Amino acid sequence: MSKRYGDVVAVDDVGFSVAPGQAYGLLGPNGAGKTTTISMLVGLVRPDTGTVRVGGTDLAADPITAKARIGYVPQEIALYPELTGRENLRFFGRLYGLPRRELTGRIAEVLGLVGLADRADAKLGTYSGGMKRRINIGAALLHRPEVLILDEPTVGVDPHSRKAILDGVERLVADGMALLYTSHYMEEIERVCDRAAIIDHGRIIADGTHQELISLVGAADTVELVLDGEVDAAFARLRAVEGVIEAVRTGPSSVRLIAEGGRYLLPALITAVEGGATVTATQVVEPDLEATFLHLTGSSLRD
Ligand SMILES: Nc1ncnc2c1ncn2[C@@H]1O[C@H](COP(=O)(O)OP(=O)(O)OP(=O)(O)O)[C@@H](O)[C@H]1O
Repeated sequence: MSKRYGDVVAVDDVGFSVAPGQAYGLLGPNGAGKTTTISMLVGLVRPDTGTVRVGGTDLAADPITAKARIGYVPQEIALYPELTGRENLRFFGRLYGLPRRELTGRIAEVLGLVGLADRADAKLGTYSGGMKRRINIGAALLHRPEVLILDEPTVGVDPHSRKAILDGVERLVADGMALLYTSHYMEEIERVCDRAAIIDHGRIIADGTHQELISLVGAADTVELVLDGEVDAAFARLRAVEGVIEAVRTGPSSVRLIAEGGRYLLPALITAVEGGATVTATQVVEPDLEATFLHLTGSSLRD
């Protein structure tokens, strides 16, 4: 789908699908088009081209059915400071039209899920920013959505709440939720998401699993080995291992290798050394998603 604002192409032919029990990440710097993409997915912005399908239902053709399947947590929702956490959730539940009797049980369930059962009856004004964010997430879950969309859910959140959010999200996905997750934090995407798209200037410039994305850097790792035994002969055998691009001696018993996918090559390297020498220490310096991002976009995610 695409969306243009005047001369600005906010979203340029972005497409992906997320299956039940899967988590998909969107990574991109400010202004990349993440919020516009999400706004189209939840029916707040109409795409110029393209369609959104939620569980087989076309959002434009049947918005009520499609939207009922989505739980959306924007960065900010107005909550009522004079009401307790439980009362805030009750308010949102009524807004969604959930029956009163069903709501009491649902509220208890989501409070457990976001780890706030013990603070549910304190006024929201006494909550930390992270606890408020957890109430927002709870509110989006009350109507049992099949798809959960989280926009930067841990920004400005304390470590305790961050852990509660990530744990809760992982449990939801394990129970079959389809999750769309945006974050600046690579380690969260790595932990939570099965696949991710890197989006820049409104376009998906790469997508895939964590390993697929990282391999785009060129996948050359630096591997350092400390050897014991017949080091010269072992060194010669190491140079010949497929995938090794460069090999240098860095000391009487240490070598440094540049290798394609070096972290996956370790078993082969250790085997190559065998018969005369042993490996006594290894260190792999590997690229991460941050490096991939930098490589592809020339910009940092944390600006
Ligand atoms: N309503 C609008 N009118 C005009 N231009 C817009 C509008 N909404 C977004 N844009 C432009 O579209 C581009 C993408 O914006 P968008 O907010 O989707 O990016 P983002 O990746 O969500 O960034 P952020 O993380 O800062 O929210 C930007 O250049 C932005 O200025």
